[in-house]
Amino acid sequence: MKQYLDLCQRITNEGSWVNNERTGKRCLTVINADLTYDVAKNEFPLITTRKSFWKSAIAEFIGYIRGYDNAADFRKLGTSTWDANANHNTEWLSNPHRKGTDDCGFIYGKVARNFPKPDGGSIDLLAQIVDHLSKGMDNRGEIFTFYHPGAFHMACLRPCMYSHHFSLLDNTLYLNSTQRSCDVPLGLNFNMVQVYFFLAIMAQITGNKAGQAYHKIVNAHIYEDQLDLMRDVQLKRDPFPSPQLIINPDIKSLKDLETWVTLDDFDVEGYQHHEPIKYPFAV
Ligand SMILES: Nc1nc(=O)c2c([nH]1)NC[C@@H]1CN(c3ccc(C(=O)N[C@@H](CCC(=O)O)C(=O)O)cc3)CN21
Ligand SMILES: O=c1ccn([C@H]2C[C@H](O)[C@@H](COP(=O)(O)O)O2)c(=O)[nH]1
Repeated sequence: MKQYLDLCQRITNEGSWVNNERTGKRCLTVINADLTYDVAKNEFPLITTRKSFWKSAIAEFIGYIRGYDNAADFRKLGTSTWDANANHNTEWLSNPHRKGTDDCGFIYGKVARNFPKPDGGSIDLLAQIVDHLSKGMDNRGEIFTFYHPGAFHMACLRPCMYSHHFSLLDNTLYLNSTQRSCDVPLGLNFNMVQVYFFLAIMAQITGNKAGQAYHKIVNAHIYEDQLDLMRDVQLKRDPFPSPQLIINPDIKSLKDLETWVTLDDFDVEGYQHHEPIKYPFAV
């Protein structure tokens, strides 16, 4: 939590203003931030200086694991985070690749679970990584990537947190996640939960101990219409201790995640937080 608040403070103190053409808003921006989450100690990096809707973040990530490309499927799982990008972005609405209401196009897991091969066919990157890690193997390239520049024109948004690289060392599983662009008030609240969750659940389904997750952010920004709430409200509050994430131990395989898992399989213990803050969302 302290590392999150330090980043927010750094942006408000030292950030530079950048015009963002896609959203038509200015962003206060810094380049490079490195966050670490201790999954071994179960220090769940949940924001405490406002109420976090952490289940929505886990639902979004399970949607990526399942290869979802439709906002309605995300909603059924328990999150409406893709509604705006699928249905309220004028450029995407007139894109000939859009298949109708709620279609997000070739995004995130839809790409990574069907990664196109130049010589035809596709690869399921996640199935491959789960198979290797379950056998205690790390080929130094266990990378789950959503990044396919050749497919950007077929998606409502490019992936932000785009790469998750797993490593096994001394029977302990580590994760290095990379994010190219980060909406610190809204997106990061979710992305921290997702990086932590991804290492915890992958350790559980591959039978390894979880170690640390390292989260690299390149462009970290606060939108101009979010700044007052961050500086004058959220940053004035004192954080509480980290809660713990509880995951149903019956989740034992990728198939379990793909089929029966719901948000009821997750809980937090000891979550003390301040009042919610409603930040504006830039489409
Ligand atoms: N501008 C922008 N920021 C983002 O963080 C973002 C995008 N766009 N587009 C794609 C996804 C969608 N994400 C989102 C979308 C909405 C919320 C949001 O509204 N969060 C609220 C409450 C959510 C709830 O009740 O479930 C929050 O207070 O955190 C968060 C992340 C993250 N990503
Ligand atoms: O997981 C996510 C997804 C998106 N974001 C934010 C980062 C940016 O503010 C926008 C995406 O805009 P681009 O113009 O494509 O960079 O969404 C996030 O923080 N986390």
